[in-house]
Amino acid sequence: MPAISIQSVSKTYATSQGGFQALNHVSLEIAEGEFFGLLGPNGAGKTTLISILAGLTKATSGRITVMGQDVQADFAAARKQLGVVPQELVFDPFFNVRETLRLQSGYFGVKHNDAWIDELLESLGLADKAHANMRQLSGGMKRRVLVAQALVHKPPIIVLDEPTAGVDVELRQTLWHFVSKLNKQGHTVLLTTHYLEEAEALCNRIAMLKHGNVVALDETSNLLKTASSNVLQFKTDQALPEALAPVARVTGRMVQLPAQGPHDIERFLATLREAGVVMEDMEIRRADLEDVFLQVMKGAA
Ligand SMILES: Nc1ncnc2c1ncn2[C@@H]1O[C@H](COP(=O)(O)OP(=O)(O)OP(=O)(O)O)[C@@H](O)[C@H]1O
Repeated sequence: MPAISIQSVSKTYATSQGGFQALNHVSLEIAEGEFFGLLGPNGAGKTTLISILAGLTKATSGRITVMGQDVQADFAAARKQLGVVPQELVFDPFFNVRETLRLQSGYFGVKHNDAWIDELLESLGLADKAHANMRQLSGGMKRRVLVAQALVHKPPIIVLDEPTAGVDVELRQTLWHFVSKLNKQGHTVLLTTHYLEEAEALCNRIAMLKHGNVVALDETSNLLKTASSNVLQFKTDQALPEALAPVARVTGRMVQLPAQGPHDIERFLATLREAGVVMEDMEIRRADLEDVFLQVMKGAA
């Protein structure tokens, strides 16, 4: 039985223009124990899919089950299987950290879990904040509580919706260390993120969404193989020769040219030399997930 089964899910939001289709027949299966990444540009439909999974939004058509439970028909049973860390920081400001976690445990009907709450506080660097009032915490600390809150009932599936957006390096490392440990213990993890190096390092499999469609779905290592093998990267103040402009990715002074092999690199260098382009900090690097992502997004309709 898959941990998460998404079967031809579509979602159309009602709008003043008559409707907007955010998801178009999305199908995915995530096996137990996977660390799965859901990637896509802004507005691709990631949060919509997670909201349907968490039972917060209804699909227009299709079906999602978690550990075999239908997220709509068996809402309470399905919800217990999930620990959802949302993007937004929403809290009751009147409680302290420990009370917040006890309250959340009560919501799931979990009692006598103080040892687990202590472990969560410890693992997320919150031990000395246990008695701090929620409103006294910094944004990063609140985010840690949000993670702890999602995990109070030890759910088999952990869903993280952009958990590292705007958080510092220390919290990222604390979070990834803890989530990786839980994954090794058998918890399934579904992650959405815009940090592609994090997805590359953590996820064994990845789906890419664009305009509500799945445009890539494979093991991370296979996706990396499909990309151009290398990238010629340099800085310049000059305009690129016309022949290279369509394939180049330019960010300020930085130019990146995806290459399929040494012949491409030789051709790029010859063209640049001929045009008299002066290059600084030139390097040839291996293609990474960001290169794959940009390639897939460019190619997909
Ligand atoms: N309640 C709503 N009513 C109408 N349109 C909506 C609603 N919620 C989301 N949308 C639209 O659906 C599309 C998908 O949004 P969604 O938030 O799922 O994208 P996302 O992939 O999570 O984006 P991001 O990376 O910016 O978080 C967007 O075009 C968005 O404007």
